[in-house]
Amino acid sequence: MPKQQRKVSNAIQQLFENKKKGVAWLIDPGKFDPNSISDVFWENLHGLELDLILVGGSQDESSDLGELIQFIKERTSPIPVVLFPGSYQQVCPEADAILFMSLISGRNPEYLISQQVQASRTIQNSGLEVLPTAYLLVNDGEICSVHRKSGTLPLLNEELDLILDTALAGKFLGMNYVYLDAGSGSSSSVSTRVIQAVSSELRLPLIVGGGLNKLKKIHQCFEAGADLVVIGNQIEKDPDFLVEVLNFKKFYNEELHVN
Ligand SMILES: CC(C)=CCC/C(C)=C/CC/C(C)=C/CC/C(C)=C/COP(=O)(O)OP(=O)(O)O
Ligand SMILES: O=P(O)(O)OC[C@@H](O)CO
Ligand SMILES: [Mg+2]
Repeated sequence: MPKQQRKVSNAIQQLFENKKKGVAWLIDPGKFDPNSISDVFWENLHGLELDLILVGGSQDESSDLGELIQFIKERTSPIPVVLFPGSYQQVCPEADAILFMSLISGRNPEYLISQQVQASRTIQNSGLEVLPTAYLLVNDGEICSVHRKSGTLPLLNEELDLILDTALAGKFLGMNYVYLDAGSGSSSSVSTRVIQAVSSELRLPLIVGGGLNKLKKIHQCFEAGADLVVIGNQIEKDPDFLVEVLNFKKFYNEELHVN
């Protein structure tokens, strides 16, 4: 089926312009166990306004990524499925879109441009919607899988000017989205001070993730200016957490912030 070319960017833009908050469920192909999710869970998801499903992992490519995406789509359509690739080998035409990221918090050319070059032809041939994304690893100095894989250090929450300059450079290079990631399973999230500053200076849709395992942390991200939060690990541990987060988001969007 031909893809709707701007389906995902339009959905994110709508959130951003309407000051509504979004939630993305990150499914890690290396860890996802289809048997851990009941049929009832998939059915209930339809009434809960999940904004996006991200699929990706820092571990190496699983050969049946296409099958996994088909499996997810059969149960969640029309929720967009977006690739969050750890490498060019995770480009998969079954998805709707790809976060076309450059790891600009680091200085490893492999993740600044080389992976992107290796992915481009496949993406061009796939018809995937491309979401040019400035990807910054930001935490309190914790080691995470992206750090291990890319060999780059995270920026520290306290390095506010450097974070802002880096994100601005991404904007000036034409990237349309900023993703501040504390890293999968991180205990120190991106600080609210950083989220606030990036949100107010950049004025681009802002994605925040990494270690968001409590409603309180998600609330803080929303209040600070995140447009879309990404949750992976905590849903792997407890799928009902996604339901809680989506109910909370609905309440936040409808009750607390009536325009
Ligand atoms: C644009 C293309 C094709 C590739 C981009 C390649 C880049 C720049 C990647 C950024 C660096 C990187 C390795 C990101 C990984 C992102 C990711 C999918 C993280 C999720 O990590 P998990 O795999 O959940 O971590 P755990 O292993 O801790 O579960
Ligand atoms: O798995 P968690 O800790 O929720 O992090 C999600 C994502 O931001 C990691 O790249
Ligand atoms: Mg993971």
